Amino acid sequence: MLTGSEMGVVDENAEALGVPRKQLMESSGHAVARAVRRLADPGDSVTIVAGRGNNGGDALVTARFLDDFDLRVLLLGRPETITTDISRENWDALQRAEYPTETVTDSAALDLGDPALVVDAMLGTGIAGDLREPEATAAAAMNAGDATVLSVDVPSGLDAGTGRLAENAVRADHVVTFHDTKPGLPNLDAPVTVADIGIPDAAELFVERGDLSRLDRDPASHKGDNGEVLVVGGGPYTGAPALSAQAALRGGADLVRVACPAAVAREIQGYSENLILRPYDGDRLAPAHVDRLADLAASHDALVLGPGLGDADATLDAVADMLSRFDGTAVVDADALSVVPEIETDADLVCTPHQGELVGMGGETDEDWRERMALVESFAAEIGQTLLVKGPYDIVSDGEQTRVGRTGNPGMTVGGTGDVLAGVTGALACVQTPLDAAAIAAYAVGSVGDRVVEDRGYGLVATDLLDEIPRVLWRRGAGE
Ligand SMILES: NC(=O)C1=CN([C@@H]2O[C@H](COP(=O)(O)OP(=O)(O)OC[C@H]3O[C@@H](n4cnc5c(N)ncnc54)[C@H](O)[C@@H]3O)[C@@H](O)[C@H]2O)[C@H](O)CC1
Ligand SMILES: [K+]
Repeated sequence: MLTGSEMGVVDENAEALGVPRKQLMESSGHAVARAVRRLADPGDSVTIVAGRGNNGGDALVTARFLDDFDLRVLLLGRPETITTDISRENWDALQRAEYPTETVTDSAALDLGDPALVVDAMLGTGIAGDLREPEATAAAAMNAGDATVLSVDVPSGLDAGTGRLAENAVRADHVVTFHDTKPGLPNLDAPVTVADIGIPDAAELFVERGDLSRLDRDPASHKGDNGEVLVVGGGPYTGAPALSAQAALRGGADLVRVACPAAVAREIQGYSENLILRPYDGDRLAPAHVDRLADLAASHDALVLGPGLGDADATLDAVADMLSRFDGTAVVDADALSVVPEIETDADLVCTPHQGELVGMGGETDEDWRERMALVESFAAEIGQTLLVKGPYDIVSDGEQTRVGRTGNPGMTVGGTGDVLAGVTGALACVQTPLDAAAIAAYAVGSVGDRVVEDRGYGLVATDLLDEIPRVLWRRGAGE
């Protein structure tokens, strides 16, 4: 089952893989024509009612496969108002080939006639709310008439995000939906055919730029709405927590606090005035600090635990205690990873090991990425947490769903890139599922590394990545 917006992700990923939407539209239109042939006979009267979006575009393709039917094609609205290029191209093709097209600009003038079959291609996954005019009148005419109603993708009026069927929606007799079923379709009193439109499985497996469309930033949001991240790190090292925290800010979090030993707080603050420091006594994390840190963590949307903590026994005891008490979302990196298999926790963890650390946790790896994928998936299921296993192919799995990020390059084997990844994952985990957060972060940080290396060559350092993160992650959100 895919919602309309998840379908949008898959669709854009397919495009990134070289299968553009216009090709998918051709497959969709053809699939609808095949359904028409099952429900009606050559020579029968068929009326296509097309909306101005891509749902309508699908049915404009269908027309070209129905030359042996008695065909009418109605466009609801003026051709100039068709919303997408690919739909307009299909409309123009019907004009040049002199298909019997009509435009309906006034719903009062709509005359559906008495065809054997009506193709409802008014609205698909782009709808919001009850049907407006002229779609509402057209739906009422379809519902009142005797014609068999074949809906394209969803009955017009079904919200493919929520599954809600509008009061004035089309009552479909049959539905041809694309690639996968959609919310609400199983509740309809009509048979639903799922048509394969040639989207490769890779569009759902590989993380591609379509996944970035999962990100949005509410224009009405206030400080804090986009996430508050607590980084617990530092002690033996100071650069790692500073990198994670700065990366969390670049990843879109509103507020990032760093809890670290007082002995290194000034040093960490010195790296960036954007960070808020929450020092605790001493020079490394120890069990005595956990009470305070657990309270602090509970008031954040995500915790990043591990960067620069070191592996002193007392520190790892504190990490274990901290994770056992925590019930929010935590990104666990570096030395803290070794503790995860030993603890019980209600928290949702995103563990970010490289392959060596994975083995240290008790997982297995393999040279072949497909084998590795299977191993990571089963280990994630075993520990009941999300894993992001770093490598030339980043494997992300929550034990049920698995994604693969293919961005990144050998320049990124340098120290500190993992801290950046943990920080971005923490920021995204405030507003996304753990799996999506990890997948998008892996893809984005790898892409950032690719941009830097393309620009300047190898020899990148982790701080090079920070400034470039927004360009990959957030450009679209800023309207570009
Ligand atoms: N892989 C895919 O997902 C593919 C999907 N295809 C088809 O494309 C549609 C979705 O197309 P889209 O252009 O995004 O949206 P719609 O055609 O559904 O509608 C947009 C159109 O509707 C107007 N609108 C919104 N709400 C209402 C309302 N309540 N009343 C009236 N009008 C409304 C809005 O303003 C827009 O103008 C998908 O369903 C598939 O059929 C591709 O063809 C192939 C790949
Ligand atoms: K429809």
